[in-house]
Amino acid sequence: MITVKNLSKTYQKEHAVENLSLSVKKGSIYGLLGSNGAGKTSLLKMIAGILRPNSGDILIDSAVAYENIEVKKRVVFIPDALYFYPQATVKQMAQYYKHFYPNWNQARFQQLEEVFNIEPNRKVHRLSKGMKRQVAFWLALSAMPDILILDEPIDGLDPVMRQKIKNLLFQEVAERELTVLISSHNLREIEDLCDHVGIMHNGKLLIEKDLDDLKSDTHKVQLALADPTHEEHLLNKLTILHKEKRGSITLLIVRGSEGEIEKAVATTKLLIFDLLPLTLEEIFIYEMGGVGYEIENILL
Ligand SMILES: Nc1ncnc2c1ncn2[C@@H]1O[C@H](COP(=O)(O)OP(=O)(O)OP(=O)(O)O)[C@@H](O)[C@H]1O
Repeated sequence: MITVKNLSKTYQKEHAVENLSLSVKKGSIYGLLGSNGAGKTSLLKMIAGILRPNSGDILIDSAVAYENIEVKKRVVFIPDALYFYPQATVKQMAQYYKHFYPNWNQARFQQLEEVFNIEPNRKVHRLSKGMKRQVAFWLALSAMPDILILDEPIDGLDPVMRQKIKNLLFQEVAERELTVLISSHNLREIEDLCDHVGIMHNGKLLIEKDLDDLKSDTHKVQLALADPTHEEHLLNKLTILHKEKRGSITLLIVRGSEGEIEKAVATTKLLIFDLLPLTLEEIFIYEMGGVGYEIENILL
């Protein structure tokens, strides 16, 4: 479990992270979204224990993260700019990992060679960008961490490899309750991977949601009333995030379960009534629109 409380980080005078709190439950996959410069990397580096916060607390289970070697042995961080020892082969990198991570699983490393299909005697610096990222995952998964922190993990991976890595992550989460924290500026990229999503903007966490709750709690409604003078009365019974008029049809984005919405409209005579599914992207646009933020940059 990762617990972040009132965390702040300032570089010179710039607030990269400001009074941010969040928690990631054991065995869950948390997607941290945000536009460029939102503060994601700073937050991940602090959680990984390699960047010192100005104030606030980060606990991995109940241990403080910063420069705590016992915590670092259980946490693997794959940064956006990967680092490997100069001239090291994949096999040599595996040796370094084996010495540092007590749960290193050599059989797993050998088994994953089939998935990544990279010759272990190759020097890492001679591999392509995407292959280097594959090596980073190969090493990370063989280290058997309790917590995996991924900064823009999918960059440079082809679609087949993305799917393979997603499947490996799902498997680790299901089989041994691996906890995963992923940053991205692209909602679609992580939509099918995460069970929780938080959106950062200007160093703050604007919104944090359980994806299943989110999908069952926001709906698109199209309706036309037999008597339009009753519309205002009807709309007052709903929690409306967005409203549009298309001729005689009113299009609404409404918060509430299907049952709650159907109950609210049941006593009004309607000529048209449709409850339509909403994509996650639409949900965020309407939710964030409600608090006045532009989030196009993270919905690429
Ligand atoms: N080493 C540093 N020195 C000074 N300012 C920094 C440093 N690292 C980050 N910042 C600033 O902190 C803010 C947050 O940066 P950060 O890298 O955490 O954002 P991000 O959400 O990861 O962005 P991106 O999606 O572009 O990678 C930015 O305004 C950035 O300019």
